[in-house]
Amino acid sequence: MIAFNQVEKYYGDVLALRIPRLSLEAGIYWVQGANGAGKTTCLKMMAGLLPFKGQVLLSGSIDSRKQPVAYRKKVNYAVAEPLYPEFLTGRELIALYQRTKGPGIIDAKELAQVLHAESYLHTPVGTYSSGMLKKLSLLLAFLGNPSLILLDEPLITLDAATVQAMYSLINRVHAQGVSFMITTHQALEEDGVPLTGTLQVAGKTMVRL
Ligand SMILES: Nc1ncnc2c1ncn2[C@@H]1O[C@H](COP(=O)(O)OP(=O)(O)OP(=O)(O)O)[C@@H](O)[C@H]1O
Repeated sequence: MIAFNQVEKYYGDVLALRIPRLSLEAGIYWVQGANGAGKTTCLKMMAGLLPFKGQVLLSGSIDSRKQPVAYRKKVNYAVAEPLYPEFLTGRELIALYQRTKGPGIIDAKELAQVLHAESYLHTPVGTYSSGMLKKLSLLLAFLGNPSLILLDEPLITLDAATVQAMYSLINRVHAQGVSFMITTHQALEEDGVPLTGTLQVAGKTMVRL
């Protein structure tokens, strides 16, 4: 599904993360690591949002640096703490993402229903609570036809019912062939998310456990 080859991320002169050589088959991966270990750095690199040295290859042929548009169409990303222009409504953001990502595996209206977000998407983002904002960011991460969805702390600020809805959604989309990399402090497997593997970020290096 995704392969890393001699990946290194520096902030200035300081090495933040190294992934020497790692090849992951399709599945659901839990990315673990202490605060400041490099989990967000890893997801941002994989989302094509940070420059780095080395190679990230999706589906054996799509190089994140050489084919950035094709790559970003197939990799979706939900940040830990979403921020959007306050004057835009949720619906406007959904329309924008739909235009860039193309036809979806799940309809946006259904996603809004599943994530209990439909009642407020017509209002500007600036009026949302942190949980409402989080639900919108997760909805956006499921739009289009991705091969891989990166979720950075997807469960923070969600109410209990929406956490269960997220678990169901992950399972449902995974059954359609989509892979996930998820950072969270929840025990995913105990909560019904079948893990393919665990990735550990420690000592500025990411390895598969
Ligand atoms: N823009 C930046 N400039 C310089 N250093 C940065 C920058 N962003 C992150 N870092 C550093 O890179 C390291 C990894 O940070 P990162 O945010 O990836 O950690 P994390 O594992 O996601 O942490 P947390 O669990 O606290 O969210 C930290 O030492 C951090 O200080």
